[in-house]
Amino acid sequence: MNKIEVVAAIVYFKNEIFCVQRPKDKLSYISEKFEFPGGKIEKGESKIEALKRELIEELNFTPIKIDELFLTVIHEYPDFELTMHSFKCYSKTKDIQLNEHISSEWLTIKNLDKLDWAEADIPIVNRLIENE
Ligand SMILES: Nc1nc2c([nH]c(=O)n2[C@@H]2O[C@H](COP(=O)(O)OP(=O)(O)OP(=O)(O)O)[C@@H](O)[C@H]2O)c(=O)[nH]1
Repeated sequence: MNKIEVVAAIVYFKNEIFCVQRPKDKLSYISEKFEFPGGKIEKGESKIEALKRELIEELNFTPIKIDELFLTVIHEYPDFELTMHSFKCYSKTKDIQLNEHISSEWLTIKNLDKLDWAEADIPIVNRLIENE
């Protein structure tokens, strides 16, 4: 099966986390799902380099701080196997622009489970809730 390796940012402003909604997609299981901003690691890039590049591409955003790796999730979707590395990041503002996503929400951890997340994100959301 096709494998992809992705980085994802759990962006905090105070006690809220930035959640973004993907556009419509032919793959129903990711279409219009919520996710953490990020994307595929390109050849020769470190995880942190990929994360910074994706955040600029998707949001014109550079975090003021990025923590060590939070959680790596391996998830099998019907069409590909996803390895996703997540990192907590910090923003100095809630004013973040969307270049590719169709909507966004700032939510406290206790409200994260109200969104329709991509399946691969559920372990990350659950870990955030457990650690709260
Ligand atoms: N960035 C990100 N991708 C996720 C998450 N959860 C999840 O299942 N994915 C999946 O991982 C893949 C990431 O691809 P992407 O489309 O964001 O990556 P990219 O920006 O490099 O895409 P491109 O190749 O279209 O330029 C998608 O299939 C996406 O649905 C998540 O929380 N963040």
